Amino acid sequence: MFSKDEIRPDRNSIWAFIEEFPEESSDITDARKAARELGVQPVSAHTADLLRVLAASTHAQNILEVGTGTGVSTLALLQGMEPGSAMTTLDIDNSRLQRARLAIQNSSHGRKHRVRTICGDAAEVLPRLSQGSYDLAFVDTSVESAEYSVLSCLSLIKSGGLLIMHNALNQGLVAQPTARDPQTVVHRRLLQEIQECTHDVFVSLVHSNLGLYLVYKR
Ligand SMILES: C[S@@+](CC[C@H](N)C(=O)[O-])C[C@H]1O[C@@H](n2cnc3c(N)ncnc32)[C@H](O)[C@@H]1O
Repeated sequence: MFSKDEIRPDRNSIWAFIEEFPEESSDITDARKAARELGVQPVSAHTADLLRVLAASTHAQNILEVGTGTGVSTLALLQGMEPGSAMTTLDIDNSRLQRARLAIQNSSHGRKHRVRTICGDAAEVLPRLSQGSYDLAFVDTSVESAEYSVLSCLSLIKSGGLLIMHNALNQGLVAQPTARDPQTVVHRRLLQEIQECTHDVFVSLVHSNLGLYLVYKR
């Protein structure tokens, strides 16, 4: 028997257990297959579970997603939302969006909500959306468009809303002090700048998959 002092947590096995724990629905498994075919990196199973819990526990009525891909994260969010609530999701790539549309149509959860899918560049679409009208925004776009999308979504969510940024650590590079490529520098600065607005936000960096940045707008 180990005493408490002798237990050395093995971070790799903890992490593997957490990632293998979720039991995904068949619609999400199908969307993952489509992601593999089209070369998209969807959220991990653990992140999908977390998104569903966050959508449900915040009782989000109006969700915005930037970076639909083939719909893995979209379906997870829809599963957590109350029937009748609304989701707007956008992606610049029409072939991915088409697969996501199919996945949403074929999912029982998709049919319970009002889902608007928009094909376009975040830089062109986000300025057309209503400021302060979303309860939750999920940003999972390219590293190049992440900063713009995160800052725009901060204005698009209501006070009391939640912003979730995926891949907040830019494939882990933000955590490596020697990594100084332009995108990593931008990500590092963005996390810091938002954290410093303490009168406006509460933040938490969550160790999930590629790093999730949770920003609660006060
Ligand atoms: C990591 S994938 C999203 C995966 C998706 N959230 C999921 O879990 O299945 C990122 C997506 O962002 C889209 N994207 C990249 N740049 C964009 C931009 N400027 N505006 C809108 N979408 C963009 C890509 O086409 C890609 O599908």
